[in-house]
Amino acid sequence: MIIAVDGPAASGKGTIARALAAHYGLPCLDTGLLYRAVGLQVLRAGGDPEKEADALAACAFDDALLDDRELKTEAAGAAASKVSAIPAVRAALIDRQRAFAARPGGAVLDGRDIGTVIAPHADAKLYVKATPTVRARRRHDELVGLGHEISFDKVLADIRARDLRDTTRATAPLRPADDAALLDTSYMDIDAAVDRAISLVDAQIGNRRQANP
Ligand SMILES: Nc1ncnc2c1ncn2[C@@H]1O[C@H](COP(=O)(O)OP(=O)(O)OP(=O)(O)O)[C@@H](O)[C@H]1O
Ligand SMILES: Nc1ccn([C@@H]2O[C@H](COP(=O)(O)O)[C@@H](O)[C@H]2O)c(=O)n1
Repeated sequence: MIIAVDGPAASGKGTIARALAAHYGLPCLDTGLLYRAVGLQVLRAGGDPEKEADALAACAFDDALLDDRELKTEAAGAAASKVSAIPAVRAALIDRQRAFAARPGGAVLDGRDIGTVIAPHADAKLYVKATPTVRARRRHDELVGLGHEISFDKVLADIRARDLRDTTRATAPLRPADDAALLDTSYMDIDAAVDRAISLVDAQIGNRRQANP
């Protein structure tokens, strides 16, 4: 079973994807980490995340980078959003994501284009959203908890800038797949959001089984 979870920054899709993976006993891939790794590597090399040559040079990275704490910073997120708008970067990362989705037994993947590009054949698709203010509050709390010094206004501005870039880029823009179930977590705590996500996935799988007995 393949479960695709998409949505904008800090909507809670990663939290939901991990909970779904635990519930259904599946491996989970946070695809945003791959773009963050490329973005962070460009920054560390002193490059420009909007320059194709700099971004492409950073696409081959050591997997140890995926555990780097700096990946969680807003700077890495903003750089990820810039490199991810470059079609050649997306192409360089696609095989790894599709191979993960094709694991025997299935997988859960979260990102921006899982239901539309990486696994359009997924058995269940969720599009997780929340208002920009709610998302900025969650991300700000998270960053402060990790010891980062950053204002709420800066986090909100970064989220709005990232939303604009991610939804308007020409290649694989962020949007719900036509057959995705929408889950607005703005007024849900984590437990309520996870319960709702499991119900939505169960319903999609049930519908599929009825259609293809
Ligand atoms: N429903 C919720 N209520 C309150 N806090 C939440 C909720 N869902 C997630 N969070 C918290 O919000 C923060 C962002 O959540 P999460 O990392 O799951 O979002 P994301 O969409 O995967 O973000 P990213 O864009 O970085 O991939 C985390 O600190 C998480 O614990
Ligand atoms: N499938 C994906 C996943 C991520 N991106 C881009 O990476 C940025 C960081 O992702 P997070 O999920 O960690 O916030 C994000 O803003 C996207 O620009 C992507 O394009 N496709």
